Amino acid sequence: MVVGEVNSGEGDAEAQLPLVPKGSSSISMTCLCLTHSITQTHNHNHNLPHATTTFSSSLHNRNPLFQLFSVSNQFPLLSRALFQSIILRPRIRPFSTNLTASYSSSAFAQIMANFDADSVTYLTQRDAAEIDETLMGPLGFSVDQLMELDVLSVATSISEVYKPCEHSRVLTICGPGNNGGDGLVAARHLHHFGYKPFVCYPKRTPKPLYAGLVTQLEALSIPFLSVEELPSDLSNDFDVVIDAMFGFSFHGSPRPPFDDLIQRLVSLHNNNNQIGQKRSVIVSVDIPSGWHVEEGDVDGAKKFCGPHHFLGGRFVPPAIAEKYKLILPPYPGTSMCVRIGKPPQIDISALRENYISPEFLEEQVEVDPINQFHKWFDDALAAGLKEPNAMALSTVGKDGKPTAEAMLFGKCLFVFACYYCFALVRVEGPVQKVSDEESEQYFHSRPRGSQIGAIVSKQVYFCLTSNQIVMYGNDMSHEMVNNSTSPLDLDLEIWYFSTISSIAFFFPLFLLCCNSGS
Ligand SMILES: NC(=O)C1=CN([C@@H]2O[C@H](COP(=O)(O)OP(=O)(O)OC[C@H]3O[C@@H](n4cnc5c(N)ncnc54)[C@H](O)[C@@H]3O)[C@@H](O)[C@H]2O)[C@@H](O)CC1
Repeated sequence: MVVGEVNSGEGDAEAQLPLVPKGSSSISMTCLCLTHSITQTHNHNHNLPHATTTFSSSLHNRNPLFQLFSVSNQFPLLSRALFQSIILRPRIRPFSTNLTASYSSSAFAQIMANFDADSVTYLTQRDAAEIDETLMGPLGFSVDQLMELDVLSVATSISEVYKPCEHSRVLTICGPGNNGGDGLVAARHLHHFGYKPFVCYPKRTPKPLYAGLVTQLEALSIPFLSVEELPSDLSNDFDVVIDAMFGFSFHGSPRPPFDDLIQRLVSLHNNNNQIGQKRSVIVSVDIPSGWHVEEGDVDGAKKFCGPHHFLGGRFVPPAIAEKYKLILPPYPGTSMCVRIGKPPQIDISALRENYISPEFLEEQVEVDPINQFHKWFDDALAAGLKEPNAMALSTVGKDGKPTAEAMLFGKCLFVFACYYCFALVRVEGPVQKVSDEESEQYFHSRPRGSQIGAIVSKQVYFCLTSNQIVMYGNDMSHEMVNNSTSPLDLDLEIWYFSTISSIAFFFPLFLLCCNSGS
């Protein structure tokens, strides 16, 4: 975020800026680059014996709502199990027409707001199995294809909620069936996403599909651990435990060794609750293992109420949707999955990030701070952070009054903003205007909406004399309404750091300051 008030240094405007030397057009400003990293809180205050996070479906027929939330990642996870949870029957009005439509974010938000949670119903265990047979029979899908689709959703959802920089150690516990196969595929994807997976696969299935999945993991040197090798308290060694033991074919009571493994997950969940803070999280694929497929946790808890619940299934053919009266939610953008259920309630007063981050040693620091900045900025770009060039620009007027504004910095300015997890860069120094030609070029390179925004925004106020504001404001309103193709114009001013007097890099537990000349 950039905050700032940039002044022209001329006429009336100059009078507001005491830091501008007489006759000069430079002022001083500070830019703060703030991270966009998504902070998730983990509410363990739910009744279930385990399952902090569930992907795809909770089969419980009382699970209250399928509030949709956009998940930016693809979500292949939609196994049939998905259907189970998604088993939305007809009355969910907003979703009753176009199953595959894309929505703008505001339209999507509106749909979510209209979502009628009480109308949600669910597939039965039998329906789920039948859908499976149909998919892999007349509809021509193969099990490994569905598995890959489903589990890419699992992996992308995990990476959405539990970032590898905080939750790198992932234990996947795999059962003997397809749900276990899901776990093997998840481990592979997560390895490629930067996690450090471990796999516990005590009852291996001697089928080529599973043998191939195991070979793929071995080729990646992903460790396989026996049940005996697992620590009794999983939370010490693993940040995430993926429960891929059983899906919709589970019945009866769990037999060894899964009875013991499920018990460890229950203990993990209970420990999390007792301590009252996040330790390691449990992610269940389809349903928490041990649950009755339709009745949920028969030992007490009656519905899944973990903080994160995702649903895949964007590949569902219309024939299936029609036959089972599935009303699939709108998937945002190109996502293969959606968040369902209420997003976690956030206690604002408890919003504190745990600044644990990758190792960052003195010898890794670039000698030239600008190079260090570019390195972090490149990392931020590579990590896919949204608008890493968003910054806070602060300035001080002649009256000594500081102001700050959010801005995006472009290439004609000194480009900063970089976060690698929690990294932050602060730059201080006098600024100068770039040439009119460059300013104009930059202005016309922006999308029309941004141009209009620049024209009518407060930020422009400081770039123009009051006469100009009125003139542009009136003209632009007319233009916007009557001619969306005519070129816009603005006497835009762009500033850059003529000298960097100070640049500071903030990293967890670490502060690097470089002052000019030192
Ligand atoms: N076929 C598909 O379309 C796909 C299914 N997927 C996943 O596969 C799951 C269903 O797969 P499966 O039908 O293989 O079933 P599961 O993976 O749910 O489990 C079946 C296996 O568990 C064993 N089992 C059942 N009850 C047990 C108990 N009480 N104690 C110990 N072992 C028990 C069975 O003997 C069998 O080996 C879904 O829930 C989903 O997660 C995904 O792989 C995507 C593709």
